[in-house]
Amino acid sequence: MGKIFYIMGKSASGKDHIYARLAAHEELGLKKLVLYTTRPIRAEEEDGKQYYFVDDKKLKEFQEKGCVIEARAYHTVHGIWTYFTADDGQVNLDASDYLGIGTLESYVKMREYYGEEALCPIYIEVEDGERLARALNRERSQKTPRYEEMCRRFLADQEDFSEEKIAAAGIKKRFQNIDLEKCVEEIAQYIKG
Ligand SMILES: Nc1ncnc2c1ncn2[C@@H]1O[C@H](COP(=O)(O)OP(=O)(O)OP(=O)(O)O)[C@@H](O)[C@H]1O
Repeated sequence: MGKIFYIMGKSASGKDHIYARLAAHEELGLKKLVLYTTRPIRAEEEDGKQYYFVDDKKLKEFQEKGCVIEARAYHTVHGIWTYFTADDGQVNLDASDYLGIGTLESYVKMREYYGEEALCPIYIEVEDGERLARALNRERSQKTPRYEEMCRRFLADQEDFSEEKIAAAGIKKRFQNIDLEKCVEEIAQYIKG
């Protein structure tokens, strides 16, 4: 039976970068589990890579078909952005292992949907000051920096990833993203083990 390795962590902890490297790791042979979002695509992003970028109409279609596993709506300064996981036929645990990214909340819903034995959490951590500096650098490089949204997410993360919630989700192991390559290698060894 295959597993879904599920990457989580606060904003700018490096999830996207770690995801990309693990997905490209041929030895691990992980298939990408791509989530959906209604937020606008960022300059460096590609549809179907980090997310499927869809509109509210498409989200409604999925909801009406009953195939939304979990959905999170964020009231951002730019309107409501929804991130969701859809059972759109991507996952066949008899055939493959998968790699996904999400929040603690979505991890818990995925675990309920696919079963505890199918989910393996990969929790990424970066010291808050360093993480904020990385978030600011990333935002500065955007054509239209969204500093207000960056601050909102930083504050919201403190609540969404509280120690109580991390413990309640059953997450025990944490990977420190100080050096990206070392962090990826440590996770790859963990997945192989
Ligand atoms: N080990 C590292 N050292 C220095 N910079 C890093 C490291 N890992 C990632 N970064 C940088 O930190 C920023 C955030 O990384 P990334 O976008 O992968 O985070 P994320 O967790 O996916 O963020 P979000 O959830 O906000 O989309 C990027 O600009 C990336 O280049």
